[in-house]
Amino acid sequence: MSRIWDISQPLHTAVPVWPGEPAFALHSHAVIGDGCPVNVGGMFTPLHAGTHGDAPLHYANDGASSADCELDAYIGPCVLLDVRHARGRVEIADIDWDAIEGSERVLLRTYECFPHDQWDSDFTAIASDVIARLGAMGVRLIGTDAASLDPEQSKTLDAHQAVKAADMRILEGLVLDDVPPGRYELVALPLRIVGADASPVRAILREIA
Ligand SMILES: N[C@@H](CC(=O)c1ccccc1NC=O)C(=O)O
Ligand SMILES: [Zn+2]
Ligand SMILES: [Zn+2]
Repeated sequence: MSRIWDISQPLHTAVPVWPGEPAFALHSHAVIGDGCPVNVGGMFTPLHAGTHGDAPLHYANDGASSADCELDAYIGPCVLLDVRHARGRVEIADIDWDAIEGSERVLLRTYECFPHDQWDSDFTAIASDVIARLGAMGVRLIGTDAASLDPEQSKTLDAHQAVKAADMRILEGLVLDDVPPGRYELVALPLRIVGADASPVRAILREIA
């Protein structure tokens, strides 16, 4: 059996969310007992909480929602690169471009240790020319352990706009601490949420035999 790495954040009431977003919440609608045979819950989650995929609708009013995204970008061979040496923003010079050759999905590890317990406003963004070069190489999906491709305070969202121009897909909030750089099979399917600009995903990497 080939090894599986779960690269998803646990979702719970204290999961760090984008400043101003409401917290994740889990509700109990029924509990076993007094003639009730089941426990039944419900949840509220910001669509960008935890490990998630942005839909094109997030950065373009005419973009596809999570329910309408083609799924093939989110499942298939990928390459994981360690770019912890990047400072502030992943630049062209920070990437081993030869290691990407031929891969349609690229995941970048920017954290030494993923910040599970507190929001990190200073996460490492990705320069838009890096996205543009990836798109020109045929990369269809960019994933990062950071909360966003662009800096928290960005109003122009240059990296997201470069993703739009290349019709790429995005995964954010991946947890990559335990995974060695290399090539894997990625599975990280967005939920079929009609009208959603993002969706939680259960992201995994599987060793390629
Ligand atoms: N993960 C999201 C973060 C994001 O853009 C965001 C999420 C909630 C509220 C505001 C956001 N962006 C800018 O104001 C993203 O980068 O796509
Ligand atoms: Zn997002
Ligand atoms: Zn994003």
